[in-house]
Amino acid sequence: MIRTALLSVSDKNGIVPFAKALHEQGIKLISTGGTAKLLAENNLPVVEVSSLTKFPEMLDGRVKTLHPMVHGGLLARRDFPEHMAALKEHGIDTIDMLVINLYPFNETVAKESCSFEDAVENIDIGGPAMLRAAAKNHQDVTVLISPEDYAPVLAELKANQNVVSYKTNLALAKKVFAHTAQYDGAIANYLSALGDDLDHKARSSYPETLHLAFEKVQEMRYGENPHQSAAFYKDIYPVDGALANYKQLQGKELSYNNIADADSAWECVKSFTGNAGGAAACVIIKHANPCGVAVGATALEAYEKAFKTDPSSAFGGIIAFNVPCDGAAAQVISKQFVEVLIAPSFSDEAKAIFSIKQNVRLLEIPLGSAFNNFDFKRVGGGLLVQSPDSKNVLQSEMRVVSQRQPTPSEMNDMMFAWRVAKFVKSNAIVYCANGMTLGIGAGQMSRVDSARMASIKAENAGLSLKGSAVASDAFFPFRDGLDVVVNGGASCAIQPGGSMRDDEIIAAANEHGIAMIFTGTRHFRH
Ligand SMILES: NC(=O)c1ncn([C@@H]2O[C@H](COP(=O)(O)O)[C@@H](O)[C@H]2O)c1NC=O
Repeated sequence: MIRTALLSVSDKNGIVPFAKALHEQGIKLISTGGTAKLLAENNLPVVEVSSLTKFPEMLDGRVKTLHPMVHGGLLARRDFPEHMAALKEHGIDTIDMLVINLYPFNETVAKESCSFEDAVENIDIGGPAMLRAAAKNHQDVTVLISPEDYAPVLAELKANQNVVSYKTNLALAKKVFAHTAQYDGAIANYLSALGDDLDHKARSSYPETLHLAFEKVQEMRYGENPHQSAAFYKDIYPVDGALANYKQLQGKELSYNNIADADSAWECVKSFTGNAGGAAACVIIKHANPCGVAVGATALEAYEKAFKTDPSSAFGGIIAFNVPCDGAAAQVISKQFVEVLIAPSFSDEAKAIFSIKQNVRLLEIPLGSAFNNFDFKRVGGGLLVQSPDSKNVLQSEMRVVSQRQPTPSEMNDMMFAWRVAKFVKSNAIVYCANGMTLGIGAGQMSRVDSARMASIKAENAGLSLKGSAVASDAFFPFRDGLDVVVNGGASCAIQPGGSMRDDEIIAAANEHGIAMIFTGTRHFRH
């Protein structure tokens, strides 16, 4: 039964109404300096921790609650007579509830202006100590670190004469240990990223020890293959506009491959938002590669163009829009076998159309432009960490290297092709025209083979490559790749440049009379 609660919060949002409700339940309130002051100002009777410990809060708040009067009250087992006798002997009262949020270490070090001293002062000591004590003794103590738990715990108190169930206490304790682990992980990451000069701004992006914190969204029936187990975890701090913010409106549970492909589709389609050649963009993904990408005046037009690139591969694909999916698009897509359909929103008409196709997984994701801090790739016994490929080369950064200048429409097609190539597994060759992909060659070990594959795909789909633009995710090492794409029908090519044989490749472009652009940026994708 909760008789006494200790409240000590750095972020004081919502604490007054919660403390008031506890008081109305007849629960005695104990609190640290700043929190106690706020509660007293709001006419709540509150006992200051300093009057409990008979010690002033000292050393600029470094020592407030680190005292047996507090930790004895939190840690004593109520069902151990020796523990209760020890409390009695030393005049210690039990503390049955702890409400805490810690000094904002993460928020502090995220600031550009943070000094080493600021960071160190924001390492909470007393808070985690109390949290760990209360969580360890969860059978007798209720511990809250998150305002979202205030209302349900209050409801339980009211319904059960101030008793909180063991189930709730255990769930709250698990949250605490995850939180303190993450808090300490962030401190370790920060300190081990600093150099000897302790310069906040010059710290490495890669700490000596890397502590990651993710929370589980779901376990899946299986992983990439049925004999593998799998789960999906999301960042503790949401990434604006990222896949993990999805809301599933209908359909079966997402599988491991669904989520991986949905991420490729969403990241690719998002890259066409803004000034990227059309009001709407549509991406169709199959096995992590785009099998159709297009822009159009409407979602339907973009979809129909994207679908034309490779209708047979689009079967059972993952489709993403960067605009709301309306009834017109939904009507046509519903005739195709689609695993997952993603859009920033779905109109009521679109939802109604898919309601009779419950197998289709509909994901709503708010658009946003943030990138993950890091990309990770697990290798045997280790982890590769890199910054994400968030670069979009501007037209002004590109260089025409051929004698012939591209026409404005060739320029548009090349910009479009370049955006798509970034999302195609290497070696990537992408033919495009008029805001749609015509042939995509992906994942071949030889660039020439990718070029051949792209032509074959276009031919299979009945699409002409004559006068098309072609993008290559990395430079052509020899002229043979360029010869293949020009013979395939391309009238212009966009590629990073940077080969030791660039002169030879430029001469080949001039010989063919095509326009060629160097971006100076490579987009390998493995
Ligand atoms: N030193 C201590 O004994 C101590 N005990 C609690 N705190 C923290 O002090 C903060 C609340 O302080 P105040 O109520 O004075 O505003 C909380 O974030 C709490 O986690 C402490 N501060 C830092 O370690």
